[in-house]
Amino acid sequence: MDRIRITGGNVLNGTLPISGAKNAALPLMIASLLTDDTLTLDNVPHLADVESLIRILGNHGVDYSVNGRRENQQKGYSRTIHFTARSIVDTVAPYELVSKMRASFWVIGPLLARMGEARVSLPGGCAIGTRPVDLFIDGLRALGAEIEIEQGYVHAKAKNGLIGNRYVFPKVSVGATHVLMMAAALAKGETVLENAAREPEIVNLADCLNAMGAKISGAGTDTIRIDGVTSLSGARHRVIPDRIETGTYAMAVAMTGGDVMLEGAQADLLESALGTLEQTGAEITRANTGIRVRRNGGGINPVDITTQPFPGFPTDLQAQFMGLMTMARGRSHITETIFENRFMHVQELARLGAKISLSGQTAVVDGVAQLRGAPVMATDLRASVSLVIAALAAEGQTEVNRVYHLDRGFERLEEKLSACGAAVERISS
Ligand SMILES: CC(=O)N[C@H]1[C@@H](OP(=O)(O)OP(=O)(O)OC[C@H]2O[C@@H](n3ccc(=O)[nH]c3=O)[C@H](O)[C@@H]2O)O[C@H](CO)[C@@H](O)[C@@H]1O
Ligand SMILES: C=C(OP(=O)(O)O)C(=O)O
Repeated sequence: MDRIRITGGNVLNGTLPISGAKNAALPLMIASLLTDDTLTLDNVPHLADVESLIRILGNHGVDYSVNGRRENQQKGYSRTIHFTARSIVDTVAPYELVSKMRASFWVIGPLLARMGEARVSLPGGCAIGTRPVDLFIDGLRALGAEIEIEQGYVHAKAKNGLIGNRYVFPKVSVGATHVLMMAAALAKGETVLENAAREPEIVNLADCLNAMGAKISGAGTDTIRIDGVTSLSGARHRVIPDRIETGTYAMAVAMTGGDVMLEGAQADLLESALGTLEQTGAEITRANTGIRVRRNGGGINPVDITTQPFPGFPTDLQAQFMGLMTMARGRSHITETIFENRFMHVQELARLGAKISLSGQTAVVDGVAQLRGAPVMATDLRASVSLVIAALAAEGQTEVNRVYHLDRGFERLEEKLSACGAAVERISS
């Protein structure tokens, strides 16, 4: 199992390219199931989750090629991938494949809409809470699907097709909004989704579906209207830059000090996090080509945050922000409202000398003057990178174990950080 070894203390300087967003690429890839034509996606990040989804889609009959060729080039870099689901050969998504990744459950929407049936294993993903699928089931039922759960599988049927309807989400869900938008795109008549997720990844998917011939308006607001069409065509579409990767490296620079241009980053995708970083004392410059982050001297101010759906502070940056706060000049409060068990990084950060106590859904962080390197364990994707941020500023050496979590969502992390002056290496074993 690979490990990442970091020797802390170096400031970060230079240019760091931001990859395509994992959480945008995955639903876009799944949208390829909606058409027998080719969907070409540009800027697809080279990540373990993308590779897993390629295998899952292949099981349903989706053929793919990378830059017109089978994949064997430019390992580790964002790519253009062509996906073609000429015919769906299997409407079952098995446990062995779906249990690894939450987003793979989302194939249920397109399979049901196109084939009138889907049998999809209950999903896996980061162990950050119970993560039920009740909203998907209620929403698809509202579109006329018959759904049963048997032996760990959700079995959905709509033999005569889905029918548009109004559905009000009782709680904001990114995944359920993606799925209902895809399903409703091929339903008969109009669907109105209220209290829908407003995340940029929803807008990216809606734009792609519209390029494929769907009639969707309102994505990015809490009310999305979808006029169903009988079929969708192929299209070419670009994955947006990864706002979580952007925020992560911005926090790394705020932690170590230095001056880094996050090339290709888009500020409007993470204004809430950037505003918070400015309050900590980091200087943020929004440019057309990216975001410049600087902290030259001066300590880190403690800032309280509460995670919220977009446009609020993202839960996917909570762990990284906690990493930064471990060395703030005072006390901060970090409240997690999206997932009930997303504090697994607390005990690992403590190994580096962080002082954090938990009170319900709030972590109270008392900044320390210096962290010290230690062996730590990655527990989930974002938790693992919070350890990297802390280790970059810790005195001495830190080894982060179980980096397969990191590889799910961060493209060439050690290469990108090393190019900016960090002492980071991967130890393969
Ligand atoms: C692949 C991907 O894009 N993952 C992101 C997506 O996850 P994901 O789409 O799984 O997250 P959701 O927005 O659905 O979850 C939000 C909350 O709703 C709950 N819920 C969700 C569905 C449901 O049927 N019932 C229910 O109760 C969840 O348990 C959670 O408490 O959005 C999360 C919230 O921004 C991010 O942290 C994840 O990185
Ligand atoms: C929680 C995440 O991923 P997933 O939803 O796939 O578990 C994430 O991207 O931070």
